[in-house]
Amino acid sequence: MAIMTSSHTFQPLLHRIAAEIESMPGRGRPADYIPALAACDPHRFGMAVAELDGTVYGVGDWRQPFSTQSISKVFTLALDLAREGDTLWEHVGREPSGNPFNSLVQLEYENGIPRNPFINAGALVVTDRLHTQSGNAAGTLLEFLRAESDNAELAINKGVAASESAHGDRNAALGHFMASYGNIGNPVPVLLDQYFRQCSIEASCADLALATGFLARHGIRADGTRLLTQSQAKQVNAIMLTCGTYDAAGDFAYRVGLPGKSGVGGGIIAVVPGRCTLCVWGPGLDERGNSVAGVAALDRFTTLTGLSVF
Ligand SMILES: NC(=O)CC[C@H](N)C(=O)O
Repeated sequence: MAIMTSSHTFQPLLHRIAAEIESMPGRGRPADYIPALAACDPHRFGMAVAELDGTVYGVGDWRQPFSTQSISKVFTLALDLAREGDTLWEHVGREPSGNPFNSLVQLEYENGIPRNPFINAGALVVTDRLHTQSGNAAGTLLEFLRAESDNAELAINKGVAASESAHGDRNAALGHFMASYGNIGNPVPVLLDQYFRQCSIEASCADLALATGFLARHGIRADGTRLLTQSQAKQVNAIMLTCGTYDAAGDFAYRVGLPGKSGVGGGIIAVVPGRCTLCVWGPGLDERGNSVAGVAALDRFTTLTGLSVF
């Protein structure tokens, strides 16, 4: 039953969800394959809801910056689609992979064309193309996030980027493998540097809920200008729904029922088209790399409000 639908009730709802999360027994474990992320306390929790006009509600650690990681892939996809349009889809697919986010196995069968833009291989292709289009993929992304969140202080955490780079053999393998099929335009080390910097941008739940607003406003940015066509905004939301949480996307759609995108920093963004955007953060991950507390909180949000796309 939908018990809360009008905007002024979001604040008590967030407090209720935070109290429920507080008493949750298992919280998962922080990502440890990137050593700089391993020290995060899995009991941290924050959640923010942003309405279309930029009004933000939050609870817990909602103003605490955290590592955006794969959440960044939504924004690079949007920024590249806005620039090059449908030619992107000659280089990356739009199907769920059913495999872990850093998997190599499908790439050889599918001739170096990754399944979708949200697994690491697909995100590398998008960043490569955005870098070619813009001359600075990570810088373009950072500028966009600062503008949409109205927070000029957003920055790349260079320590996290260095840690990813030092432990980036898997991503390097993906990059070189796709380059061997001619699907990467920039030198692979240049691409990896951009990608690690992109993933290492830190932002809070409030920042990311606001930055995701264009997807709830059918392509319109915070300043009223258009980034994506209505159709492109629909497409990005659809890919988030089907691919945004990797090999758990089916379960996420079942439980939450919203387009969403997770990152191994423990954040998840989600979109209620035409209504609001959300960001949750809890650094403890499940075995598929999604925040345990984050999925649970979004599950409670859509269950209590009835605000889902279904
Ligand atoms: N799922 C993620 O957040 C993965 C992002 C991370 N930077 C990686 O490439 O492994």
